Amino acid sequence: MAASPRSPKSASRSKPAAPAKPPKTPTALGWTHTARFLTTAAQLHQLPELDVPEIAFVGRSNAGKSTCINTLTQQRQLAYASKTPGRTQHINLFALGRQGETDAVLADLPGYGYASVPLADKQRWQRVMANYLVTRKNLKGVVLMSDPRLGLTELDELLLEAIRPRVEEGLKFLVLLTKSDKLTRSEAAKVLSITRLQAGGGDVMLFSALKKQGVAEVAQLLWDWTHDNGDLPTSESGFPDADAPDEPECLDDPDNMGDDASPAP
Ligand SMILES: Nc1nc2c(ncn2[C@@H]2O[C@H](COP(=O)(O)OP(=O)(O)OP(=O)(O)O)[C@@H](O)[C@H]2O)c(=O)[nH]1
Ligand SMILES: [Mg+2]
Repeated sequence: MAASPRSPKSASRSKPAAPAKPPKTPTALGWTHTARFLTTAAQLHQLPELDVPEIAFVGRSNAGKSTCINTLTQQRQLAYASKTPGRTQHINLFALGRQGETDAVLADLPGYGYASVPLADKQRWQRVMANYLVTRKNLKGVVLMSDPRLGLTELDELLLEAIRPRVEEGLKFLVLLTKSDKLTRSEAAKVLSITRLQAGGGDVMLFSALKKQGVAEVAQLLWDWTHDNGDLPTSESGFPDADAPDEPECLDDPDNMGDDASPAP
């Protein structure tokens, strides 16, 4: 007997398939989104010795270090950001890479220069930080966060001075001008060129957690710093797509972006 006309089942099978979603391009953001808390330390000797490259986020209190880490990792509260300067009081480490295969670590450091901290505590912290920057073996790069409305402060300059010998030996550094949403275009262009002169060789970029400016660029730079072959992360790396709606966006509501507009001198 001749084949019967198509059954309803086969008819439904022949419906045109929904157009396949184009594959998403994995980017360095897919990699930064893998971040998870590793450990916290109040003292340098409590930090575990690690053999993966570490990138330290440093800068004065309230510059936006913790917020930057939360933005890069697309997690609301991985690092503790706050309107109150001086909130980060420990060195907090976050691991990057596929679970079980950490390939880099981000370090969120307490800020310096907050006026109401007692002098002895300030000095203690400056010593701890200088020690960290000079002795941490696996330190591969430093992101110095600076509020461009204040410019590089004396303490920022001292920090750059402290790391200079290591920079000559290959330590990477980036001056990240934060809260760029507070600047007009011409102010931004001006502060960028002034800071490039002051930074003497390191990269300088504008960044805004609020406007998501510079986020992908910073993620890419951190990837390049920590991966010698310079390859882009590929889909085989198994990282989540950068634009996948995984965690809620961090601080995308301007009302949440409480900025201490009058930082301590
Ligand atoms: N407008 C604006 N505000 C920001 C931005 N980034 C951070 N802030 C605000 O600046 C304040 C300080 O941010 P934090 O990330 O806690 O700063 P921190 O450098 O970690 O401060 P310490 O831990 O005290 O050293 C918070 O109120 C943030 O919401 C930004 O890109 N734009
Ligand atoms: Mg902080």
